Amino acid sequence: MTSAPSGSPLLSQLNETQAQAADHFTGPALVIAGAGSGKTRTLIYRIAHLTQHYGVHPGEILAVTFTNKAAAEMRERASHLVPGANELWMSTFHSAGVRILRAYGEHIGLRRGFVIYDDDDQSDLLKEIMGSIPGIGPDTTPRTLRGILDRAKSNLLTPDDLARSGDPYISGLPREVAAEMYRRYEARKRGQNAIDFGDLITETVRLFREVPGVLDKVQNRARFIHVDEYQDTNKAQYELTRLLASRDRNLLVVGDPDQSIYKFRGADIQNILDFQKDYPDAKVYMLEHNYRSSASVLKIANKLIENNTERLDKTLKPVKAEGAPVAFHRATDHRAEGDFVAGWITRLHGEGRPLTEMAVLYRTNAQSRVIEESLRRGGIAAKIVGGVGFYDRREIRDILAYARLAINPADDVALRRIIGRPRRGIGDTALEKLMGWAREHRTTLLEACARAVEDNIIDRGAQKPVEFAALMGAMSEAAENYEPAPFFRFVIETSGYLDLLRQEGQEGQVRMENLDELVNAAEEWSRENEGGVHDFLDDAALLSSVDDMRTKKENRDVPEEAVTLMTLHNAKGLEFPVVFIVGTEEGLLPSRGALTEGPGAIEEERRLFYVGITRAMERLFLTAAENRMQFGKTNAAEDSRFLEEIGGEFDTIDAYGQNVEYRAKSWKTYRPTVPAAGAGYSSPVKNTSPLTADMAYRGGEKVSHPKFGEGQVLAVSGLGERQEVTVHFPSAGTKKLLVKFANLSKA
Ligand SMILES: Nc1ncnc2c1ncn2[C@@H]1O[C@H](COP(=O)(O)OP(=O)(O)OP(=O)(O)O)[C@@H](O)[C@H]1O
Ligand SMILES: [Mg+2]
Repeated sequence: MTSAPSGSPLLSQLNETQAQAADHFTGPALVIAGAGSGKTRTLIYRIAHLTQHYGVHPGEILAVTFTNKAAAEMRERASHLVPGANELWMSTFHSAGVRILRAYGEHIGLRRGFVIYDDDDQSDLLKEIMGSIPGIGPDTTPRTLRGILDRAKSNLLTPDDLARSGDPYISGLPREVAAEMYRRYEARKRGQNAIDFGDLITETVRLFREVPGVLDKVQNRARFIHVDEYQDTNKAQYELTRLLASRDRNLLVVGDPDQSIYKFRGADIQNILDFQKDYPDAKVYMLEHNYRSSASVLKIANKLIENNTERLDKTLKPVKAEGAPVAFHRATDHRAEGDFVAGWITRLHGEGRPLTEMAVLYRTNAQSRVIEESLRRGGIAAKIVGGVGFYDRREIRDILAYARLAINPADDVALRRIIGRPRRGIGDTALEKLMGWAREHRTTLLEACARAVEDNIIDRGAQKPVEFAALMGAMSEAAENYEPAPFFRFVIETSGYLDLLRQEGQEGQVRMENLDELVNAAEEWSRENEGGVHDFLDDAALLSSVDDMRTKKENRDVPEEAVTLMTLHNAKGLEFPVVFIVGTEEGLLPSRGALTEGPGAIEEERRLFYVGITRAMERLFLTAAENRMQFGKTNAAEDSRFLEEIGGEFDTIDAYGQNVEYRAKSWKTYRPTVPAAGAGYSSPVKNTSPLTADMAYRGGEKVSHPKFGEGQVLAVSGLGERQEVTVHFPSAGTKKLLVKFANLSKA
């Protein structure tokens, strides 16, 4: 490795390996390292260094991150380091997809004005079609079907691929039925000139594959590509990245396999482990120092993650001193747990700790309510990231549906949502007739409304749909000519929605205020962005997804000075001086679902806990409840097995903050039904569980192979006869070998 250019003021703010990675100029590179080791920092400095030292134009640089929040943060940090930073392309995979499809989607048959369907729109559409698909019974939910679609798209599978897939059943449906559902869903969606979230990636991939000229153009805008959190990419995102990087090959990815937490959404940890296979000339940089957390926090993190069997062993040494010990508290119930957290926040705040420096993390959104209540009682402001967001509220969704239909007259889903809000005297029978006519004449529902009188589509009250169509015509015109904020004002008034809310009393009042907020949000948006109603809708659709940026709109009443509440998933990549992780119990962390799924799922939960722990910079509190209300019933809870794994490394404190002795509440009594043969639960007691006893090799171990020589085990998978190891041999590269035949020996 070359050493970093000395004297660079930028690189002097990095350690030696970080500086080498930041100085990486052309070709592929991988930064693989543990939490808080400065991966994101290195990525940003690399971008700055590219522009300042190597003269790369900011307009040729792309950086992809996982959430809008991370992208915004990156943009903010880059703005201080890179002249011309506003020309950098920094976005999530999804918003990159929107941008590319808006510009070039016509090449693959997307008509101008296409809209983006979110989860709820998807469900609406599925509800419409599922009744008519043979093989789908009444107990199948749209949610299940969405899951099937989501996974298929994450894996770049078409309906035909699904029909041919290896499993006879997909989420309980015969694969032919699942494939047929997928096929019909796609056809209907296309007919309505809409795309869904998965399409933002898969359609972009298709565009790049089918129209090389477009790929080439986009590549000019992305000569240097960066991906943060690469361990959580799925197949579709992987392929998108691969295609983008295929010409110039300037691809730098950073990630940490121990923080892969989106397997349930199709993320494939193999993408990062195989990077060197895909790019044999890749430079690899390993960072070994954690700059974020106190030594006592880091110790717990390291100790916990060592319990995962399928992992690449990495070193992570603290830079910071020991600091305050990590504290654990077991409360009598979930309310007492909330009060404990509120009590500590009050105390720390009283000692001068700003509320913005504290975060409460939980496994499921449902846990937030009790915590919120405790904080409210304690007079502590809190902002919640995620949960039921602003853009998920009924009245907001209604008005956005008007806007969508105004822009895209083919959006039947939007039309059906709003035609009865407010009531316009168009009943179900009339609607059925209109739909039938539209289907027959292969046109849109809105067209059917417009022709209701002329073509005698319904018997009585045919004037009503015609009026509705005229109203939508006026809105379409407004959408063309108005800025988003005045447009929404126009829609809210002319639609009759305001009158509807006036009749709803107190609740209507709250909803009206929310609509006010929508107008404010649109105004704010226009101050920060260029574009019209359409662009605003794109952004709103992206915000209401997986993401967390909606926080800002959702917490308008919350003062800036507030504690952050969010799920462990949403906390990825962030850091806070003080962190509380609540609900460290069996059935929550690890989750109930993971308990029945087996060892792979438990390992993912362990990684999630690892992510949570490593957010803490100075102080970490872990809490559990002895009794917890879930699904309306209060049950005795057991401590998380993960607590036993890190046992002895934390102080147990009582409600008054006094040290007490930790007495483990054994989780062993809580074991669910035994999973299928071959699987087992990793146990806190080393080498007694079927899994660990069975493992011939562990990540990080040195081995030797008769042909390839000495190497290091990167990952181990499978059990017994089918156990495979991924080994990196300095002389032969990375190989995946079946242990049974590999003739490996321990070096
Ligand atoms: N060389 C350094 N000198 C000073 N501070 C550093 C250095 N490297 C990293 N840091 C700080 O350590 C913290 C963690 O860095 P960063 O967020 O980049 O880590 P990361 O590896 O991306 O973490 P994660 O895996 O959680 O995403 C940040 O506050 C960062 O500014
Ligand atoms: Mg990071």
